[in-house]
Amino acid sequence: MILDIKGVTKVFHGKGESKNVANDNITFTINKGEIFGLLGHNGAGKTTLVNQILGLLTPDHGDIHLLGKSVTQSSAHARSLCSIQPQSQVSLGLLTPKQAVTLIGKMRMGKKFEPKRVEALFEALDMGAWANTEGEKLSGGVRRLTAFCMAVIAPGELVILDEPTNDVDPVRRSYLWQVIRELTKNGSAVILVTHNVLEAEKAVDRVAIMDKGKILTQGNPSEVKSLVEDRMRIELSLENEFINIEVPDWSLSPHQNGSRLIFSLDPSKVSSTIDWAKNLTDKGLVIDYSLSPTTIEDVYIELTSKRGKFRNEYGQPL
Ligand SMILES: Nc1ncnc2c1ncn2[C@@H]1O[C@H](COP(=O)(O)OP(=O)(O)OP(=O)(O)O)[C@@H](O)[C@H]1O
Repeated sequence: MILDIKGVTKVFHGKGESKNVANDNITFTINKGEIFGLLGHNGAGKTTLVNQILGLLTPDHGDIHLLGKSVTQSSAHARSLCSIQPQSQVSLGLLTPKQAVTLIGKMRMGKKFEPKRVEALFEALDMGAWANTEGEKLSGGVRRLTAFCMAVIAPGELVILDEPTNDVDPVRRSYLWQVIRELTKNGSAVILVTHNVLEAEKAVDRVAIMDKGKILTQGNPSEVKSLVEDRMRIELSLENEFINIEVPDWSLSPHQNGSRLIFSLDPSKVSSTIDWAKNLTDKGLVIDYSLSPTTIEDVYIELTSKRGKFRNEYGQPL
């Protein structure tokens, strides 16, 4: 086991009596070679937890062990074992991607650092064309890829990636996932912090869904999806995002994200739902639609919007 988090609680105190429980009794472990997804809305408490793993914040209760040693007792130990790609864009100034990544590689590995690793990484991500471009002239996506390379050029035992694919084009996203999988084959564990549940579902070995400081559920993708195992989902692409469609009364947890309208349904309602969607398509309000088994995104939305309908792995209501 690389990371062991037990009962971690972190409270921020505001003015007077006000307080904000950013992490509430968080417990989970991460093993060597695992990709662990930490999913949650804005303000769920993900960054607070990451900062405690890195020893930048101290838990009020509980403890975090990295390779058996307490982070609260030695934050230097934590920083030597972890590499991180922060959520915010790194400021490269006049440094080129090649210079920035080489610098980090030398800082972490000293004389053992092989410059060929930078070339190989840039090739794997198809970003060689920008290797020698000054940081200020790079697009947001290439800057994000550079920050990713800085995190993985000399990976720690635990690599923490906070929204690594933001601003990155779909082709390079897929290259990036391949590089992440390679890291785990070489023994590192990865924490992927993200709001992008659909993307995470394809990449992670295990996942935890956080909301308001608590972990609502955790497990491998099929365990998490089994919370809604007898459901289907429909996703419709609306003609534009301003169309307001009345969903059928059998729809469960309907939600619209731009021009995507999604809801879950009982399998007995599949044929009525297809008729309903076809009618909207004939009217030109819907461009296309697809029916599929539920995804982690559905579980995430239902857990974080309406509690009480789901049961945990022990059959208890959440
Ligand atoms: N230094 C701080 N002082 C006071 N409150 C804080 C501090 N840092 C975070 N918080 C609060 O703690 C809660 C959790 O914040 P956190 O940044 O951990 O969430 P998050 O899940 O990382 O969000 P996002 O996805 O937007 O980055 C929020 O309510 C936030 O306002």
